[in-house]
Formats: sequence, C-alpha cells, structure tokens
Amino acid sequence: MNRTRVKICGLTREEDIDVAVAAGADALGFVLWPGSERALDIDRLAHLVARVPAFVTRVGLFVDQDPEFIRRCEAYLDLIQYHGDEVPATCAKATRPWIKALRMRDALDVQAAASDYREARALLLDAYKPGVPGGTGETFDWSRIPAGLSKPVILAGGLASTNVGEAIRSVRPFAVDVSGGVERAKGVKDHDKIRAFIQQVTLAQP
Ligand SMILES: O=C(O)c1ccccc1NCC(=O)[C@H](O)[C@H](O)COP(=O)(O)O
Repeated sequence: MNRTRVKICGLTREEDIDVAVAAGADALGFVLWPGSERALDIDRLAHLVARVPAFVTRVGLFVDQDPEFIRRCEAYLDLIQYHGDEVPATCAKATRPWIKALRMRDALDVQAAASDYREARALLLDAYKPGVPGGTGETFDWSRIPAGLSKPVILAGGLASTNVGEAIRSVRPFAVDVSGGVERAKGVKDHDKIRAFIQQVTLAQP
C-alpha cells in the first residue's frame, strides 16, 4: 500500500508554504480563480512558487477560466486542478498534467466521470454546496465513492486533523486535500494545524 499523499491548498503566504513543506506536504495548491478569498494574481503566484523546493508539486486551481490565462500561469505550475464545470476537451487544452475536481452532488456518476475524464491524472472528490465551487469546509458521504475507480482519488472537503485519519481508513485515497481545516482565516494557514494534519495522515498509514 502506498503512502497517502498530502496536498495543502489555498496558500497565499510565504511562511505557510515553508511550514507545509517542512511538515512533509507533497503538493501545494494555489487558487488562481479571482472569485476566491484565497486568490492570487499571476505575479504573486510567480513570487510564491519560487520558494517551493524540487519534488514538491505546485498545483494551480482554476474555475471555468480562460485557457489563455491558464496557459500563462502554467510556467509556474506542475499540475492544473480544474475545479469548475470544465468538460474533458477544455481540460485537455492544458500543457501540464491535470486533475479534475468533482463536486459530489447526488446525481453525479463518479464511475462515468472517471471514464469521461480519461486523461485526468486523478479525480479530486469534494463536497457539493450549491453556488460554491469549492473550498467549502464541508464533508460529504464518503461511502458514495465507488470501489475500484479507474483513477486515483484525492479526497477533499471538510478534512482536518480530527477526521483525516478516519477518512484515510475508510476511503484509502491516493491523497488527501485540505484548505479550511488548516486555517485560522481564509488564506491564512495555522501552522500547528498543518503539522497536526500531516501527523494524523502519517499515523493513519497501514
Ligand atoms: O479555496 C477556494 O476558495 C476555492 C474556490 C473555488 C474552488 C475551489 C476552492 N478551493 C478548493 C480547495 O481548497 C480544495 O481543493 C478543497 O475544496 C478542499 O477545501 P476544504 O473543504 O476547505 O478543505
């Protein structure tokens, strides 16, 4: 069984990046969608990613945005996270590897989505809240995740140090993704919460 990877999302500050890296984060998420309170512009993205060491994945998060803008951001990113209603053909415009976030609304057929988004490197499964594309801080019913999906699962939505161990034991995801659960305010990470979260992931390994 592989170690569960950890992505810390919604980073906006240098010191939070340093703590996440030192604590063992595998991937760091940067929100490039201007509707978010955690949003960065491209200059700030360039500045922040300059301190990310080799072998830590720089992930850019977009919500139904102009492919040209995404293209310009790609210079600073290793992986694209599509977090809106992008169809597979739109996702395929990226020149970087990409993942697709799926919000777990009742009607969603996860198996069908896994085959539709066949070029995705993973599916990020997140809570569904009408009118909010992501970063809701809410969990969803993990039992809705089908076994044997053809894509690696990145589990997101309302995770924190208090529930991530249970989440890993019940879902066995490829990775877990957290934003609000390691914050003290939107875009301002709590360093103790980051360390506690990654410690609980480590403790949950079989
Ligand atoms: O963080 C945002 O503001 C955001 C805005 C629009 C789409 C997605 C957004 N964030 C996604 C994430 O931070 C995570 O991938 C995931 O949704 C987990 O968030 P949380 O429930 O806060 O841990």
